[in-house]
Amino acid sequence: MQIVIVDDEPSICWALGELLEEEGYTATAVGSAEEALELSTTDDLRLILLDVRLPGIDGISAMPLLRERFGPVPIVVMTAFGDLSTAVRAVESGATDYLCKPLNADDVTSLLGRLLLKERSEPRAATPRRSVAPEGTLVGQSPAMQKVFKKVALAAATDVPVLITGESGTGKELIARAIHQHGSRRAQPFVPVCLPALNPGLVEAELFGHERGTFTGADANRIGLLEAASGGSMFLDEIGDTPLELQVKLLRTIEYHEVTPVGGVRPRQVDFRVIAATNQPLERLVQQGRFRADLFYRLNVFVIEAPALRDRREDIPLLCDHFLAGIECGRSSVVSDEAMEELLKRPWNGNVREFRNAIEHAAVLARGGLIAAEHLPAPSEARPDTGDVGRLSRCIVDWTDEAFPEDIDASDAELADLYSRFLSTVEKPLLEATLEKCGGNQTAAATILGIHRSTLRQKLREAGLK
Ligand SMILES: Nc1ncnc2c1ncn2[C@@H]1O[C@H](COP(=O)(O)OP(=O)(O)OP(=O)(O)O)[C@@H](O)[C@H]1O
Repeated sequence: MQIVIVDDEPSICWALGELLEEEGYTATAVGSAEEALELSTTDDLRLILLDVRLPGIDGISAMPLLRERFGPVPIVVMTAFGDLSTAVRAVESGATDYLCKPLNADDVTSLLGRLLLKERSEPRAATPRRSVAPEGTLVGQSPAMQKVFKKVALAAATDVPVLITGESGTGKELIARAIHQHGSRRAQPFVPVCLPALNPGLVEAELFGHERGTFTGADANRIGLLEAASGGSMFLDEIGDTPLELQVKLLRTIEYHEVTPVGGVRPRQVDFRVIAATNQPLERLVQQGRFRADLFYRLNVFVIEAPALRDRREDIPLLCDHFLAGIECGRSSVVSDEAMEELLKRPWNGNVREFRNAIEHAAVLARGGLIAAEHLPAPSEARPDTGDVGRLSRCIVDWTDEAFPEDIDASDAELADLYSRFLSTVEKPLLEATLEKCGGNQTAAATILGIHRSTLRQKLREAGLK
């Protein structure tokens, strides 16, 4: 099986060649697109690895020529930039995938495995590069953000519904805007709407529009937000909190591409792309009957997960430059090592939104000078619903759901033991795990648990534990 490498850096050709030979492929390296086009065609050609920056024709422009020459063989673009616009250009020009330089052996083998149906291996690592992008740009060079860029590029090339998940402040709206801006609807409106934030009495009129005279103050026909988005993209933020009756109507609109204004009888055609976002797991809301399964399946077509800032700390210096460049007094600011150390270790439970506020706050206090750790505001107390505590809380909610009889009669005294049932359920694994951690030493376990040794013994007896 042959793979052609097109790169003008001999060291990359050599390293890739070695790797590919080790994986059992035959590698042919050339230094330019022109040379690649001159290679004789072979039935055994399985893949072309193509650098973007080349002497002569650049990689992206060479892609249609290579396609013409070699047919539908997968082309993987290698880029030293790893930014969204290169990713989008590569996908638009028909690249099957792309790899970021500096190349990582695991990334290459994993990609080969995926494209050529061989075994997979885990991906990893890209080198951070500090630069300042325009306001509203999705900033990040971490592996987690590279995944997001790639998915944005793929989503932008289609018109399917996209569901963006992630904690509050992780940039879900920015991701939605990026999909719209890089898609074919970019010249049409991007209409963001946060349904739970709308006045409940007026939400339907806001969304679907209304006919004149339908209610007090409706003195003219008015189109709703869904119609305003026609031709463009509708961004439905916090979709998980949408009231059930509105979910039915939204689904109808999405499925049949039509809206009927409040007080109207005749549906009108609309054509918008749906991008929804949620910071709650919709599957759980479906299980709890708080979200319609049919709407969930309609939206859950292409999912993009926005990573929490704590999971991509390597982007912090870049984000810092980005937000400082966005405010006048930040342009001359310099972040001290000690402040950067603090920025790198905070939990950022409010994610990029909290980070941005902290940087802007500090720049104002430092008045364009050196930003010290004491210029940073106190970290937010709010904890996201993730990690151990979040997982535990979710388990408790699920346990309660199951333990709660559907047709409960609050006056039924026999059922009034939920609290003690819960305690006896959680107590046993807690005692067992603590004892195990203490190597079976009951005195040590009682100390860690903060209870008396004799209480522990009694509880162990009751729980049937020796
Ligand atoms: N990757 C990023 N690069 C640059 N700015 C970002 C990034 N992610 C988030 N931001 C900024 O952080 C703030 C919050 O972003 P955004 O509103 O998109 O988050 P969200 O996930 O939609 O939040 P919520 O769930 O609360 O609606 C905005 O000011 C946005 O510009």
